[in-house]
Amino acid sequence: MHFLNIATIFLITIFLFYYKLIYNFIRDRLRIYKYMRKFDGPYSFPIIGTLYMVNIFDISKFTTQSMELAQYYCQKGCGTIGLWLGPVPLIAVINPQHAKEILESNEVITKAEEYDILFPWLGTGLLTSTGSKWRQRRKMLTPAFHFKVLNDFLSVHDYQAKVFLEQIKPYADSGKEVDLFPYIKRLALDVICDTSMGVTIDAQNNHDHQYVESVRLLSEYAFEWILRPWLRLKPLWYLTGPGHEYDRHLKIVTDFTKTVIKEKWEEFQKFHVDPVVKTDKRSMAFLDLLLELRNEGLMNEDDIREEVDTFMFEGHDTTSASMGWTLWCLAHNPEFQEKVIQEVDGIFGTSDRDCTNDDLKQMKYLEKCLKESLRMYPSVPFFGRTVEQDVVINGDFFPKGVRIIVMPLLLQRNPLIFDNPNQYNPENFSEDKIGSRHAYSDIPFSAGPRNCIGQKFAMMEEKAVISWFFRKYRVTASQPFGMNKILPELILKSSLGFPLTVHHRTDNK
Ligand code: HEM
Repeated sequence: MHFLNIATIFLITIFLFYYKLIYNFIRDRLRIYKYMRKFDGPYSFPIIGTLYMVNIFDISKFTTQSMELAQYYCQKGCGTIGLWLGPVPLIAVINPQHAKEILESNEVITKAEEYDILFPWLGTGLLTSTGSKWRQRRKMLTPAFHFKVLNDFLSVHDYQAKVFLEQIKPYADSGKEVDLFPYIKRLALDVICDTSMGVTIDAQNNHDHQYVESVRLLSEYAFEWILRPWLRLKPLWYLTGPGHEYDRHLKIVTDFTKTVIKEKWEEFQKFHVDPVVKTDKRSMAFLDLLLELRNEGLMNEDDIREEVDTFMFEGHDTTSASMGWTLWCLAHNPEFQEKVIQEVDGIFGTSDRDCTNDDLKQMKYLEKCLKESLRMYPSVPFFGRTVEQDVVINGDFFPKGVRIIVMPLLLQRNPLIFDNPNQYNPENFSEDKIGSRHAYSDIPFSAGPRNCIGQKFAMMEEKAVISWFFRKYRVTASQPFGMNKILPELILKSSLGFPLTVHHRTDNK
């Protein structure tokens, strides 16, 4: 009895303290609920919403169930699905025209609150910022991806690709199966450090590099936070979730980038002698550009840190997933692999010369293969926006407070657009196929004002690395294609990694 009295007093106190907040929350949810009912979607229960449709404790099952659900609504011809992640209202976009209207809209450029978990890590860098800060940053950073800068990076892609070939040579000699994913990740990390930061960390020869593992875990924990809404309450995040581990790995990652920046800033101050001559920003690598902006008083130390962390993360995790999936798909489709090899031989013959930009342009078939694996396995499986003010897009009314989630993973497997969407077929990217479908049918790099700033960089890196790979090796897989399940964390992962057998090529001597 005594206990009940205390509990009642406690609850009443909480209510009195937070009644305004609770009142506003319920009022806003009821309003959103009214409009959400107009969208197609499964029945939603109070509190749990539509979570009963999926298993949020098993990511693999969650993915299969979400994909089946999406295919069901695609087949019905729906463009969007209204969902409730517990109390969180989501509108999933699954058709190209809706994606186009949303991504091209200048009214919904603010990222969804699901990105909040990234703030301690990426701050409000280019990926997570909004409004005038985002516009200003995008303008300032765009020169770092000018073709003049990208062309200079080709020698780095070449060099790191050759280190990668050396790393996997022992497996090619032994014929043993190896999970190529950690090798590809270290390669991609070395590439982004060398190109954008101008720093060599040699992760490929230093397998215990803690940064790679910590980024992997941060991305995994962040996805857990997104998927399980109760973890958004701090006490539950720390008591029942991976809160402490998240903080520990966050420190490892940010300490690493802080050290890189400090060293480069010291170097910059030592050698930067001519402030009178205006440097051409279109020929500066990323970190050099940031340091120049700091020197001009346009950025401070924290601004640089958040951009460096953003680019280090976006710049290596995305490309490594994409290259891994491409090798996995080609290992299971030897006829497509042979076509890539023929193309590569046609360009390089038996020579070991480095790649040129012209070579990259000639890799048309490889490009189709890369695009097809990004269609089936988009490195960024979903991205979201928050509706900050009521808005009408494509005739649909989106009330303030809902999250719009664009899902390349589901949209790019729409059976009304792609025949056999779950089958790997590079011919989906032949000119006539591309010409015959909506331009937003495949959007792995997003589109519109907030599209991926690193798209060209990524394609250059992937073409250089994969073409080097097939100059020397072939690849086969012993485990069935479908056994490697999709794990849609922040960046799309594979349940098995990429276990492949690498064979020396003997036909190109
Ligand atoms: C296969 C490789 C890649 C894929 C599939 C990819 C995909 C994407 C997607 C879908 C977005 C939009 C995300 C959103 O709206 O939340 C994005 C944004 C971004 N990407 Fe990439 N990306 C790749 C490689 C890269 C690389 C190599 C870099 C840097 C060197 C990079 C840097 C960024 C940045 C900074 C943004 C934020 C842009 C903005 O909001 O203005 N990405 N990327």
